[in-house]
Amino acid sequence: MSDVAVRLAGVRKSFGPKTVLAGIDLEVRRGEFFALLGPSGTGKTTLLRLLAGLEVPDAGTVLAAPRRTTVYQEPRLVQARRVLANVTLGLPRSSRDAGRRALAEVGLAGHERAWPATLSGGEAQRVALARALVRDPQVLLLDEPFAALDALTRLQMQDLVAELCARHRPAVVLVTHDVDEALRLADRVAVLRGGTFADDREVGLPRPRDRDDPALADRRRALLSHLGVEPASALTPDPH
Ligand SMILES: Nc1ncnc2c1ncn2[C@@H]1O[C@H](COP(=O)(O)OP(=O)(O)OP(=O)(O)O)[C@@H](O)[C@H]1O
Repeated sequence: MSDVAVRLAGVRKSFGPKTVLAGIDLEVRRGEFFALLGPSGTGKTTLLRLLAGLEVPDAGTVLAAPRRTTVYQEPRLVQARRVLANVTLGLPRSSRDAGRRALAEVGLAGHERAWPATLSGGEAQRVALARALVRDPQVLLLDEPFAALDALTRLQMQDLVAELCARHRPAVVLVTHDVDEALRLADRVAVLRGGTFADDREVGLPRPRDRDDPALADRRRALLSHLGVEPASALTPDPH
């Protein structure tokens, strides 16, 4: 698959009479950060589940590098296991050092023996990230991983994920409802609507990205319009 870590070609998926994905083509390369936006119920999670191998397409092909892992909106920790055991869950005992390193990378050195119930929401999500990291994924699937966090923690986690992805360079597919999050993190942003990509393009702006960059504001407006939001009336102050 050369540099391509994820490839969908002509992928169709229906549930009963409802066509959710109506012919999706997508390639994500190693080291590329791809963000997927779309109104609720348009099939974003279905697309991630296809990539994770949890769904099969009705038609078309799904190819993804074998080492892939998903981080969900909720951390999904095993409450009866300590933090380090959660990170290395299902891995051999010899992975414990790698687990400690992954915890240090997410800023949780010293929390190895803590119980999940004692962690804040942000810390628990860091453990989920460490659990993904220790598996050295070629493909990292992020299903609204920050949606349940408070606004400040969300920004901190976005920075952490940007840093981790720049260092480890997996192919990333991020599903989010947050246009600013997509524009902050991704190399490329697509909008899924009506079963196909209504928009799919490179962000093309240097990092770190300045929220006040007019080019970013243009991209935000275009994406909101693809999402069916009229930014002119809803989000910008009246100039008069
Ligand atoms: N296993 C299933 N059986 C039947 N219908 C399903 C199944 N999985 C998903 N759907 C339907 O497919 C559509 C797309 O769901 P999906 O969860 O992929 O959307 P989404 O874009 O991720 O939504 P949200 O943004 O609200 O999370 C929805 O109408 C959903 O009800």
